[in-house]
Amino acid sequence: MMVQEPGWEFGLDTGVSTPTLAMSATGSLVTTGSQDLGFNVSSETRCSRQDRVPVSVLGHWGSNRGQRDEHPLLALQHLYQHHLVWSIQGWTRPAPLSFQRNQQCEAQQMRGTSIPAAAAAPQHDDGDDDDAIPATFSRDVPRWFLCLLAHFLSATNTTTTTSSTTTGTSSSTRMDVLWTIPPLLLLLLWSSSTFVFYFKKCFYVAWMMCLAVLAIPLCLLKSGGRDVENMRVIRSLVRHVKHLLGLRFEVSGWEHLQTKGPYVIISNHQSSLDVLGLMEVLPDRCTMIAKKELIYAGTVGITCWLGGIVFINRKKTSDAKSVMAEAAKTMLDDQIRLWVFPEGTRNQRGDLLPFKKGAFHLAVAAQAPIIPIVFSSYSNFYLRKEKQFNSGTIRLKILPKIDTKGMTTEDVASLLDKSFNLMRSAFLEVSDSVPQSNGTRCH
Ligand SMILES: CCCCCCCCCCCCCC(=O)SCCNC(=O)CCNC(=O)[C@H](O)C(C)(C)COP(=O)(O)OP(=O)(O)OC[C@H]1O[C@@H](n2cnc3c(N)ncnc32)[C@H](O)[C@@H]1OP(=O)(O)O
Ligand SMILES: CCCCCCCC/C=C\CCCCCCCC(=O)OC[C@@H](O)COP(=O)(O)O
Repeated sequence: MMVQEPGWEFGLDTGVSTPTLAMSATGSLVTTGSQDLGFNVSSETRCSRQDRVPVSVLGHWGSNRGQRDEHPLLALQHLYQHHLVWSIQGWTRPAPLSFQRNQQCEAQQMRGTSIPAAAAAPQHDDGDDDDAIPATFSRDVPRWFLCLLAHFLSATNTTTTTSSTTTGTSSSTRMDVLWTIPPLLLLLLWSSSTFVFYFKKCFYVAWMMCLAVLAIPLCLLKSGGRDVENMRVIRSLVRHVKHLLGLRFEVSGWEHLQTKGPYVIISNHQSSLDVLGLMEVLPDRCTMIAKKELIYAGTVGITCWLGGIVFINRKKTSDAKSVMAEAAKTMLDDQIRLWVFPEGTRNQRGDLLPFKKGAFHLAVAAQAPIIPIVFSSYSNFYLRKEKQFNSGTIRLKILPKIDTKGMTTEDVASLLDKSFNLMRSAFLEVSDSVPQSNGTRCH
């Protein structure tokens, strides 16, 4: 058999121990494959051996239907959809699935010739063909998953075949592609940590936006407008999100939040995921200081406004100072607590950034205590550069309050230093002891 185009190859090591089954599988694939789908399938010579040899179904996705650049996963899906369902049931052990680019074929193509399929056979699991596998794909896909995928695709194939008799081939092709999305999504989620990273991040933002859509009318019903009491609504809406992202919180020092009256909470700020930890421990009548840009974050921005969040312009110190002076007054008048991120920006460099002074001026102006809360490092489950977002545990340590009674602006610098030192050592301590990621595959 001749391979007509270079491209991606896929090899399925079925591990079938009966050569008869293997040969008939191959025969059926060759016939139907060549006719319907424009890929060529051949068996390796090895499959004629008797004893539990890998039966390789070597598909080559050609350009017969102009799909030369199609991703191998799509080619694989077609292979399953039309031919491989029954033979998967003959598998006797988990089937390693490997993709590789056929460089030999490509070279031949450059010279304008085609080459025999035997020459295009994948090198079977020699253990060192990592370069050939797309970086984001795991090497092994378990049998149960492939079976599920195959059954799903065979079912959708029936559906689309029926629909094509009434609506024509183009809509059936469209349906084919549509039905391909869910299993491909599952396969990518299962096999690619980079995909999981982006998927979880997008899901987080999208989900929060949706929750905010729900929060807006609920807040309006509860308080009729902007009110710190709306934070109760927001808190209860956001609490479950950690489960969806595979995160756990371990909180210590609850007793320190039992302080009566207004206080200022300060905490380190690693990512927008901090909102989840914040909502985990948020006391009643507590809202936050946030950058003013957040108000433009669509439904989330509106929800923040309704929750009484105080927006500051970080680029204009004088503006920020007067807003915070006003906030100190409101804290006392309305018995409100304020949560400030004294680093002033997100930071995931494994240590705390030097603190800004606003939170300490605020506490001194209101003569309210400061309660530091430390989030353990996210680096055991969330790595922005490496595109890793696994499941994991976050420790939240609530530290004893720091009194500010009798302090003046003169004391701000020492108050800042004291708070920073306490929080830094707590951060290093909780980050050290935090359990490692719950595993790269537990998404
Ligand atoms: C369902 C939907 C759910 C939605 C969930 C919503 C959850 C949302 C969660 C949202 C989370 C959002 C999270 C976020 O958005 S985090 C980003 C926004 N937050 C912050 O930036 C807070 C921390 N920053 C500060 O506190 C800064 O100090 C500010 C911004 C105020 C000034 O910045 P600057 O860069 O200028 O810093 P500086 O500290 O060097 O100060 C300079 C000078 O000013 C003096 N000074 C400072 N402050 C005061 C004051 N108050 N009274 C009197 N004086 C004051 C100070 O002594 C110094 O003078 P000197 O001493 O050198 O002479
Ligand atoms: C019109 C659509 C606009 C879409 C914008 C998407 C907004 C994000 C939506 C949902 C995310 C969940 C809640 C987010 C609240 C987190 C706020 C946050 O973490 O802001 C970063 C700020 O602390 C520091 O900012 P920088 O690190 O200085 O930068």
